[in-house]
Amino acid sequence: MRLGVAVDAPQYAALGDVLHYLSAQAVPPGSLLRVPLGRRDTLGLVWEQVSEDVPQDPGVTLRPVGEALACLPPLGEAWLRLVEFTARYYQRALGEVALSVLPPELRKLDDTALAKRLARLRRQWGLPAPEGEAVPKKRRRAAAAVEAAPPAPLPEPERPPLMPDQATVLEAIAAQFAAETPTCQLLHGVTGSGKTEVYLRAAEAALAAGKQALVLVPEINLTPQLEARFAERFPGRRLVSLHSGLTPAQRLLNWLGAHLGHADLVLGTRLAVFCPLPRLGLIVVDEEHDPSYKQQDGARYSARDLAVYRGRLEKVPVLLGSATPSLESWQQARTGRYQLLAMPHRVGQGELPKVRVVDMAQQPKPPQGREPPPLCPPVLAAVQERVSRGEQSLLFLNRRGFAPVLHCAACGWKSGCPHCSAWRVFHKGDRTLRCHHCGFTERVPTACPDCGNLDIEPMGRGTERLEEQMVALLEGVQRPDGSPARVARIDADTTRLKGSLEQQLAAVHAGEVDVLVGTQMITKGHDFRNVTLVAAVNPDSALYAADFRAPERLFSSLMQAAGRAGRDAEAAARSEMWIQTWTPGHALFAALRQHDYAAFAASQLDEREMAGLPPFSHLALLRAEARDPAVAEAFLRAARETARAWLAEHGEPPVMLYAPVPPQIAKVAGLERRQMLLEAGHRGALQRLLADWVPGLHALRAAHRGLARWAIDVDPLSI
Ligand SMILES: Nc1ncnc2c1ncn2[C@@H]1O[C@H](COP(=O)(O)OP(=O)(O)OP(=O)(O)O)[C@@H](O)[C@H]1O
Ligand SMILES: [Zn+2]
Repeated sequence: MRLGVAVDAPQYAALGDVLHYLSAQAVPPGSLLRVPLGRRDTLGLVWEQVSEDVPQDPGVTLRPVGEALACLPPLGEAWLRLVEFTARYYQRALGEVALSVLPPELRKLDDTALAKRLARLRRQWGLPAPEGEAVPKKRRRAAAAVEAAPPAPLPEPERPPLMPDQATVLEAIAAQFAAETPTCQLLHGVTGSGKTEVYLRAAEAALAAGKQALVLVPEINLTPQLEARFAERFPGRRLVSLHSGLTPAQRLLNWLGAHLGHADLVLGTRLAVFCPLPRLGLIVVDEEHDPSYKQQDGARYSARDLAVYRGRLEKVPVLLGSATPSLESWQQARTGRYQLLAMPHRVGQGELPKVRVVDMAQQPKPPQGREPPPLCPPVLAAVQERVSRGEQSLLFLNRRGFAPVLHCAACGWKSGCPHCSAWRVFHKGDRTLRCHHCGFTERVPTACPDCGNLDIEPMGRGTERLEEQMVALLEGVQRPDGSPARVARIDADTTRLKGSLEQQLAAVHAGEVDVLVGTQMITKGHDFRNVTLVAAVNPDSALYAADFRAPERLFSSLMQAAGRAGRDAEAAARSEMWIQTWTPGHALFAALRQHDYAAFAASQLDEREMAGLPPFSHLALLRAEARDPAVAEAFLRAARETARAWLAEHGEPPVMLYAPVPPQIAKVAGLERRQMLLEAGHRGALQRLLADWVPGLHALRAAHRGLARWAIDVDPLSI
């Protein structure tokens, strides 16, 4: 019989989504097997058994399939539908999506090797071997013991009594568990309102009903605390994590545990949305607004959106949670498509920090030719006060390195990247100039490369410099026990080594740091108990970014940052969030002062509606890259023509096809980038165009020699 098999080979995409092979016996869809592909042998996923009625192309000789991974139960129908939807919606080949979301290790294993991994999993978890499998003698007794023992009662976890907000919200969640077709719920809980406890209880309910729970988080190592809390809460249950930081072998084991139904709870990053779960009963998406839910290459899927889709497909409750929901989700709640659950109070009735906006224009000017200090006098005084009281401060600056650019005052030279349209950042620690876009790194020159001037100067400030300046500014300031203030920094540079982020966060939790300098990383989700001051050192830079989501992002990151302060109810009343800005009158800061997410969201949504931007329209971005910008542009223009022709022929509701333009950073790693935006009032209209148009672009590409890459991004996060 013939099998339709999905393989990961984009170059065969033009042949259709699945390739046909011969098989001596029926193999159910969702099974994995090896198949020959050209001169290679590759992993394939059985998609369908080809019906006898489909005529076979007489010119083609079908090849037989290779060995099946027979010890692995087939991936279920729901999983196949999710993958199919992802491929169609994000315009990628079926096989590419299917194979890219499976653990990479599977590609390397034959059936015997996989059986060994399964045996290892059973041993680790004390599971009996399946019927008919030979068990080594010394282990046979242990396995028998596992089988014979009556299921031990699960130890009772310790859990705090619920706050009133939590209790109300959990009742609404329980109603979804009982519903035939559950409605997606958006949990809008202010920072420190105890959303994690809600997730824990919801997961508990799913597990008690014999189901599996899937909990998605933006970046797992950012919140090691969370994993520990889940593990603690479910003693005796099997919890696995799934993220790219695992070794390939561990990732496979965890995935197998979930797929075989042994794991009760899966905690993972965006890729975990594709984890097969035969007993799925709940999906939680924590910090649902977080941009890292969007994959930035290959199939550029949004794991948050796919979680919602998966919930509908499998009829399980989906809970999206955030203190600052994405405007897309907020709008869904406003129109009643999602149910809004609110937790407007902090646990223990703690207050949110007082937001103080400092007008930088009113601050003393530095002497001629000198750079202003990183913190203006009132903010510095507030930090010093915290140190002397033994409380912690967070200084948030979203720019790493020492200085964003080096500059020669004599000739005007600046540290540009030769391969990108961007400056190279000065990193003082290892004395390098580094491009944050292409990675090009050189030792910092001792003199200006253009004129030989020895006085090249850093311009502006990154976290590395802020840390150095804070050490100097806090000299002589004493902690309550008379010891000096301790300054630390957390950003991508200090946390490159495995485990180092966990270690540095632990030091903050343990009170070994008085002033923590850092990027976005320090503002996300951490439950710091002793922080009473957060300062945004230079938030204005984000305000003027070209992207239409810039205000939403900035508001969200400032509100999340503020949320790290005063989490201990006792200290909440003297907690502050300071903002240094040149535009204190901006509406965004006014809403932030009131902690009024809803007001900010309403004003942003009004603006978006007037401008016809998401969520009131639907976007796709076609990107092209080439050494010669004219080639990238010509490709996009030709693509635009074919889209125009398609629209004219099909009489669809209009899809706006914008002219190709360079993105904000036009050149990266020697390639010029151009992009073309498509915008439609209806998702369906855009999808119908994409479905017919994108496949033709593969052929169009051939006519544009010198084109390095092209890609389509559906629902792009930044444009
Ligand atoms: N019912 C409860 N009783 C006592 N303490 C609680 C309760 N629920 C939560 N907490 C505690 O309140 C603190 C804040 O909770 P949590 O970290 O879940 O907040 P959050 O809503 O996720 O905030 P953020 O959005 O800032 O991450 C935690 O220390 C948590 O242990
Ligand atoms: Zn570069």
